[in-house]
Amino acid sequence: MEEKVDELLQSQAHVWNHALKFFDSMSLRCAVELGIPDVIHTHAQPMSIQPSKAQHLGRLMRLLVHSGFFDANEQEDVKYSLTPSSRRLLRHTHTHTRTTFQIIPFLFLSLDKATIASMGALSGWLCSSDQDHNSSSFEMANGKPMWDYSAQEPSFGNLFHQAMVCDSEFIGKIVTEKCSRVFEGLKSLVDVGGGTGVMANAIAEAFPHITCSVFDLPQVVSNQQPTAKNLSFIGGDMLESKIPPANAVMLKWILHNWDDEQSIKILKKCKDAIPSRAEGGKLIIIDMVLDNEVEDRESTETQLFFDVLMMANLNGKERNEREWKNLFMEAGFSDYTIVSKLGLR
Ligand SMILES: C[S@@+](CC[C@H](N)C(=O)[O-])C[C@H]1O[C@@H](n2cnc3c(N)ncnc32)[C@H](O)[C@@H]1O
Ligand SMILES: C/C=C/c1ccc(O)c(OC)c1
Repeated sequence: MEEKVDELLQSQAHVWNHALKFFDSMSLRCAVELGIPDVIHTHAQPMSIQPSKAQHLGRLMRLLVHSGFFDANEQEDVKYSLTPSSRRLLRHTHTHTRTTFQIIPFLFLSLDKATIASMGALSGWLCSSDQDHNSSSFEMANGKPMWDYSAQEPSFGNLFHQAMVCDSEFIGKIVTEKCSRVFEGLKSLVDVGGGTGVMANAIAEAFPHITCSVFDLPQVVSNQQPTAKNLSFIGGDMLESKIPPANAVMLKWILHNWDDEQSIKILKKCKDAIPSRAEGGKLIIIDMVLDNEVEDRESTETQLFFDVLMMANLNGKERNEREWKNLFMEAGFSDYTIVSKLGLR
């Protein structure tokens, strides 16, 4: 009986923890909305918090200190300091010494009402009978597929593209500095689903002899201006149009948006765009590999969060090595190499 009670209390606490887990997310969003990381960084006054409510801020901070976003120095005059995680949540991204790559748009995108509604509709979507592989929980909740919603609702669309821009600024720097061998011998590269072109621009600037192009939906690329002379934009649909030929195709954060059938279709089109391997053809994919060299519990959990996010928003998925290999073989590729240099991807 004693043991049983302990177990019941433990499971109650576990359910409570998960019932309230989104308070972790929402309190972080609240702190960033208030600009608290900037206030701590610049020692400025917090903006327009009602004096009568200032006392409550300490409680929000206590939770965020517990989650590792701030350090509390009880003895000192300056009570809080930033941690590496909250340094990524500063609105102005240049510190004195180096650029801090921002993650604020991803935080706001993940907690946007459309994303929350999409997750809220998941059980209904799973029980709904339609067989269309383009349907998603996101569409059920928000009335249109995510790409249309992104094009038509600027509040969501801007966050989406900003989130991708921030990530590509960061990953672009790592890839061009630490993975430069990948680009050896290439004369041209097309970044399929390359969005606003930040990744392609990083490659174009680091390797001026590579002619780079960005291939994305017409509504995404139509008002983009090339930022380097070896960079251009091409509008099209990666499932319908021919992908422009190049020595190499890049797919960064693309295939996790699509189910297996559509991913194979995209991969076949990419294969048609590049020469054979003997002639220097190459497909470069930046995405997660589940169960691959992930050491800690939090990283595994993060990958699983992404998987469910992709399921809800796009009917996409994160894949383990076996599932990736299956896609490659189905699309007619004969070999692949996995390089783990980008954290969870
Ligand atoms: C998750 S974002 C990744 C953007 C970029 N590769 C990056 O990592 O920053 C996916 C991109 O695919 C584009 N996309 C979606 N459907 C597409 C289609 N049918 N044809 C071409 N691009 C598409 C979107 O506009 C978006 O820019
Ligand atoms: C709410 C977030 C949506 C989202 C959609 C497509 C992606 O590829 C993605 O990558 C991180 C995030």
